[in-house]
Amino acid sequence: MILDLDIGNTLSKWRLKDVDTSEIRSRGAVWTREEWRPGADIPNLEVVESVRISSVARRAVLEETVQLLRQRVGAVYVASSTPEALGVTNGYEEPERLGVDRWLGVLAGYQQVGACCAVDCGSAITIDFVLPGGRHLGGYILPGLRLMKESLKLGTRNVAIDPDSEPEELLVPGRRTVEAVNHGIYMAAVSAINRVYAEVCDSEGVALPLMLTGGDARVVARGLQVPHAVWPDMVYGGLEACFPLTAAERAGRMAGAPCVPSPVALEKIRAGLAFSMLL
Ligand SMILES: Nc1ncnc2c1ncn2[C@@H]1O[C@H](COP(=O)(O)OP(=O)(O)O)[C@@H](O)[C@H]1O
Ligand SMILES: CC(C)(COP(=O)(O)O)[C@@H](O)C(=O)NCCC(=O)O
Ligand SMILES: [K+]
Repeated sequence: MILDLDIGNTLSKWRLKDVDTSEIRSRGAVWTREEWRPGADIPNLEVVESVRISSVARRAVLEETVQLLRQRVGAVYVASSTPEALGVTNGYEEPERLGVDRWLGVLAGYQQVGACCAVDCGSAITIDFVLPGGRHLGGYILPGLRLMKESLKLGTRNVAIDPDSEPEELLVPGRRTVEAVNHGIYMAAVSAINRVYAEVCDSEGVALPLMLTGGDARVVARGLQVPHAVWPDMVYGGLEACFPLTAAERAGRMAGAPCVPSPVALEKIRAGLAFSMLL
């Protein structure tokens, strides 16, 4: 089995992938601040031959995790942001400073559809762009839904935005505090993504496919007007592309990669942008 680990600022996600069949056998998540100990929701390491890791947590968390795994598992691969990989050039002035989850998302997106916009709705919401030819432009970072709520001191899981609420409901004025906050931050996230997407497509002169990942991807995606795909395993896809271990991965196939709808024509994106500026 391959153990894939995606250590984010909020949750450490894992999945077990069968080396022979490329199937995902199990998955789970633990809070990033909690230690990995027997009994927690962690995979059985006895069956693991290799581990691939993406981590944006504190250095100490990664070091402890790697140390623990190296004692038990044959091969441990740790992803890092590099100036160039898989046909993509990193747009950061200091490429190693780009969050590795963003880098892996961009690499997975580029491998799946070529030029694209990759959005990761986790603790933070990140919006990254890669152009035809593989030039990553850099991107945008804003607080995620939960962080925005916490900054208003209403950050409990119990007032989370209902993933089944219709987007229209979320966009109307709230009539109770919790509702006003939920609708406000939802509006902030969705309108930022819509605007940034249109601005960059306009200025670069290209309509880009849009992909979303992260814990809040599904709920945020419901408010977006432009065609898009949700790809929960996008960061894992980057790990598969960087460290291919199965036959399918060596052939360039990433587990759970979605069919990404074609973007609308650039003229339509530009018209929408011009219209929103007029209002
Ligand atoms: N059951 C849940 N537990 C924690 N966060 C959740 C849950 N369901 C959705 N979320 C949302 O998902 C976000 C975490 O998403 P994730 O992509 O795992 O973040 P990160 O990679 O930063 O750890 C939280 O900030 C929260 O808004
Ligand atoms: C921006 C992030 C905090 C997002 O992390 P996440 O929400 O996935 O936990 C992470 O990608 C990170 O620590 N990046 C380093 C700074 C940068 O990308 O510029
Ligand atoms: K993120």
